[in-house]
Amino acid sequence: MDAIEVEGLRRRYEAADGGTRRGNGGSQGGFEAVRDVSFSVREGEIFALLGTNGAGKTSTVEVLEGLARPTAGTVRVLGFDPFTERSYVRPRTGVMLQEGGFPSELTVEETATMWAGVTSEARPPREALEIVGLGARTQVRVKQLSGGERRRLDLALALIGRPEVLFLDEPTTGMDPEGRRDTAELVRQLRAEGTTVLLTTHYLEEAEQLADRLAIMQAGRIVASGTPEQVVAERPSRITFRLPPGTEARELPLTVQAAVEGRRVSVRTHDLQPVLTELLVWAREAGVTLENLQARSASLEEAFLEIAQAGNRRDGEPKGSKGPKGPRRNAWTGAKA
Ligand SMILES: Nc1ncnc2c1ncn2[C@@H]1O[C@H](COP(=O)(O)OP(=O)(O)OP(=O)(O)O)[C@@H](O)[C@H]1O
Repeated sequence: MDAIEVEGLRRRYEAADGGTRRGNGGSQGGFEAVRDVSFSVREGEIFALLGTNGAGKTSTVEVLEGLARPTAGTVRVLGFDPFTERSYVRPRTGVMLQEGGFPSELTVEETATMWAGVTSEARPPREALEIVGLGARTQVRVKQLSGGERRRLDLALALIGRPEVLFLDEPTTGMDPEGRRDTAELVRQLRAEGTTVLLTTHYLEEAEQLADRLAIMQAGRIVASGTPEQVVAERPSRITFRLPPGTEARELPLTVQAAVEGRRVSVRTHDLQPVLTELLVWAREAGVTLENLQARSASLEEAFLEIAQAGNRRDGEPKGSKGPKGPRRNAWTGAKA
């Protein structure tokens, strides 16, 4: 069964919300941040929503969390409408927001205890803190935590209600490599226990390693989706080497479509093995060595950058350009702070 179903989702910020951009997303004024997005997440799956800044990830996830009503389309979490049937959905989901907004004078343990107090069937606060590696920091005030430790606390609070569906909005931002690795391990462990995880992240390597499936958003739309392998497979592989001394680029085999910059040759191809073979046979017959030879499939990062750049060329917008935006949400109320 699908734990999350999104069908034809649209979300428009009206001019009154601060969305004053015209001519981008319709003629009625306001700004359409999510434009006909559809995807589903199976029970027990880790699904990553990727995209450049302002692509519409948070605007989508907020609807799934029941914090905002869709302008059009339907959304179901565990079979319910998260906005109109919030009371059925909320106790079974965990939400880790981009900024917790917790009272910074409280200690870590007091914060977790307070959160457990408003959560049904909560884990013991200490257990949640141990899970995220804050067991030794329980008496520290929230304001004294590092950025990465705060993210761990946010995660502990999201886990306190033993959620069936967990929303993680950029969970590892600000964490050191160890924190990122621990979080990835924890997310895998949660999946093994049957938890469904929807995650947004800017760390593409993390998404590549963690996600069962993913979708890349660009200007409010999904522009690529599938398993990480499927998304990457659509992109060309790359062969690079240095042009051997005494040879010219025009001497390279004709089937090898190469870009040459100085002596550095770069070949992009969807047929890595035959093109590489041809190149190696040519080098052997010419009696030359291809220095610094590297051949590799595209990474998710390369696929992502290519998709983002193509989108920017289409939109005529620089990378990361954003519309007007309200402040981040407050975890206590779920409202824009
Ligand atoms: N309250 C708001 N009023 C008007 N526009 C908004 C509002 N909130 C977000 N937007 C705009 O909607 C678009 C999508 O924003 P959103 O936060 O969903 O993107 P994102 O993909 O989560 O970005 P990031 O990676 O930076 O978190 C952006 O252009 C943003 O400026």
